[in-house]
Amino acid sequence: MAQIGDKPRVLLGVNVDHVATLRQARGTRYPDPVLAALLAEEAGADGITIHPREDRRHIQERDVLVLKETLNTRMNLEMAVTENMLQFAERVKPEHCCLVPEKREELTTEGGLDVLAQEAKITDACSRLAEMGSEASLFIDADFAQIDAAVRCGAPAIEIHTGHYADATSPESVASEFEKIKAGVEYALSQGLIVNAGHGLHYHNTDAIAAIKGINELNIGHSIIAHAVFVGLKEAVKEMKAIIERASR
Ligand SMILES: CC(=O)[C@@H](O)[C@H](O)COP(=O)(O)O
Ligand SMILES: NCC(=O)COP(=O)(O)O
Repeated sequence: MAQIGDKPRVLLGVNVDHVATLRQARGTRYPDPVLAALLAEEAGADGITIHPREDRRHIQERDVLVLKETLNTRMNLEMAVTENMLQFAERVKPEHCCLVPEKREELTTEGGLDVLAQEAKITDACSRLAEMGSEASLFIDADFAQIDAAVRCGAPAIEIHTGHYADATSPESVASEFEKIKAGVEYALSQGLIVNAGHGLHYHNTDAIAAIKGINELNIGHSIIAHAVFVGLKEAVKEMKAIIERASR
């Protein structure tokens, strides 16, 4: 968390996966997620998130390697907990690695990692990431048992999956998903974790999440890239930053 005077500021990590989605749709060289990342940084992004999925539907290895050489901020590499991805991370040594669940057939990440069900494997992954100097984060639902498991695995950070909150349609379900996230953030902070959040956040639902005390960083991609089609990427990033700054003041 950065400071404004003595106030913590919620950071914005911009996910550029969906610039690559557009490129892969035609197999062209453009639009380049590397250029997107640099423009996002110029507009104030505090970090860049990328998720080289196992099926390589958007981000490619080349994108990660070039970004490692060109980013001015920090790379948050989202990855499945597989031997291949761990070896790739060991080669790249990103500042942050966020372990996420992956299903080939899913349209997008559907929920958090089941840490409880694979503690030994995730503990081993966290210690390999710590050894190479990368901060490990676990992408989990706001569930106390999963948070406890993240602590046992030795993860210094978690990212709370906000997808169910973003998908909720009735005011009651939005409020109930929001309360779960808020309670999860408070509990994880009390357990000494760094707490990030993200997935499905957009220009109309981010302010409430950014206002939760103690959140370190929000990772936001799809909505920013979508808005950039109309207003340009720098403006889209600036508008999202303004929302976060206003809400977390
Ligand atoms: C884990 C996560 O929330 C992001 O990486 C997101 O999944 C990116 O978009 P896709 O799910 O569409 O790949
Ligand atoms: N981890 C969440 C992320 O990086 C961005 O998710 P989205 O905003 O593209 O849904």
